[in-house]
Amino acid sequence: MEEKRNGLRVILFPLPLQGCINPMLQLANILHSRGFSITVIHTRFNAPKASSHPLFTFLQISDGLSETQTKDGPSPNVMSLLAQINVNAESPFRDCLRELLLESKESERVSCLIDDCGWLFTQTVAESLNLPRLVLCTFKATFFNAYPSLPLIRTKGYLPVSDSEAEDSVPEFPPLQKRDLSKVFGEFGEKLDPFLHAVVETTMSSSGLIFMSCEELEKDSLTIANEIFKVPIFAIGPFHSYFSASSSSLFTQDETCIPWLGNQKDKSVIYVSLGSVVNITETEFLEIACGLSNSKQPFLWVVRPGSVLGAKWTEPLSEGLVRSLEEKGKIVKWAPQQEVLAHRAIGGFLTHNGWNSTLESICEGVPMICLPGGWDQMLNSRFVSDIWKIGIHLEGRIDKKEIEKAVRMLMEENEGEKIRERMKVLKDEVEKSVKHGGSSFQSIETLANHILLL
Ligand SMILES: Cc1cn([C@H]2C[C@H](O)[C@@H](COP(=O)(O)OP(=O)(O)O[C@H]3O[C@H](CO)[C@@H](O)[C@H](O)[C@H]3O)O2)c(=O)[nH]c1=O
Ligand SMILES: C[C@@H](CO)CCNc1ncnc2nc[nH]c12
Repeated sequence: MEEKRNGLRVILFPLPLQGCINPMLQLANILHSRGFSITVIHTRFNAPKASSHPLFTFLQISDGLSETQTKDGPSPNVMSLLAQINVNAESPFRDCLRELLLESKESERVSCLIDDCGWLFTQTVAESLNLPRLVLCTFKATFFNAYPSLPLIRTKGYLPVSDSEAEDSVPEFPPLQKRDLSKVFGEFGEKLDPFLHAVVETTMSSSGLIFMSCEELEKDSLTIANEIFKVPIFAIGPFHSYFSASSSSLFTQDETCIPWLGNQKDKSVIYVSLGSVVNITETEFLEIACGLSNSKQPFLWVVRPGSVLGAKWTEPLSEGLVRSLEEKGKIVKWAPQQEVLAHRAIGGFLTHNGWNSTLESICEGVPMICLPGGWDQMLNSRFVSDIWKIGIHLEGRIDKKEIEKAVRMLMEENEGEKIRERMKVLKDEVEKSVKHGGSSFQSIETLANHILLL
């Protein structure tokens, strides 16, 4: 059934990463169901599949990246990719948006632009065309709130961290620990500062900030976000509770996962995935393989082609190891993650704690083993292990013994039972938030009204 249209069109512009495309297209669905028409502007790189979203209009712009930069090989380094694309896409984006506004009809006014907080030029472009802009942040609000102070934290002299201080919490940024800091900043150091500064400035000039989060997860951080950025905040909940992310998948999902899970016992399988950008070394890959194999627990493991440095896919595994892995587990290139996490056979998630994966796990009540790769993942994993206590942190030890121990502890032992109980409580709270009358559900209403009045 076609919902009632409200005569307004919203223009969306996702950052071309799987972890950002999914939320933006889910937001498109949410707004469409509230009567808004949707146009999605996107780069050629990581272009979403228009055919999976027949209700929306898609417009591709050039991003200046060459085929060789974006095809095959290891996934490009996210930070440098974002820096480059932020330069290359500006003028094609401006032309595209100007054209759209010229063409727009009286009967369907363009009401606003909503784009990712990671775009640096969109606020200026929107302002020059007199179009209000809203920002979508796909990080936990606690992490985004730290943007203004990250440069300061970097120069505080916490790095390098001595063993005795490793577990101290960072006073300016709890519950982050000092040992997390080097991986938050990666190799970029001060080169990040202008980027962070621009994101903060452009967000403060925007007409509002949308979080995929909710009061049940971070009420205080949402209040603080409002104080820092001084714009209206809309925490509309984990987006996938309203619309599945699977239609915006850039890769083909291996559907054999589901019948395979069907043959496994309830809560017996550990799902292993490090998301769409984290890469690991061959040594780390083999340690994970042996750890899983030695745990004797069934597992479903996503090994994204190109994610093991120096390898095309799983060829570093010896024949013997492949045979022992196949006894208990299944390796795929890309999984229907939301469906997998919702399956009765899944009992745990070994994750890099990207914000999407973390939320999807919470919503399905699946306890986690945390193996963050960097950036916001360092913070998300601290919340999972230290604050919500719904997971076990590997503390970066990609070691077969540690992995085997963590899997056993989570899936079998007493400690795991307590974690599962807390997970269930949090799941129920978040579930209430997205239902009729819940705080997230109400925020969608407020957001829709806000856009109507822009
Ligand atoms: C590997 C794999 C992933 N997925 C889906 C699940 C998630 O919705 C999405 C991945 O998003 P995330 O879990 O946030 O992870 P990732 O791709 O690393 O996301 C980036 O963007 C996130 C949001 O900004 C950040 O929190 C991460 O740190 C950043 O690296 O892709 C699948 O559906 N199937 C898969 O096999
Ligand atoms: C440091 C790496 C670790 O694998 C993640 C960086 N990820 C990201 N970095 C910057 N902006 C982003 N927007 C979404 N994800 C983002």
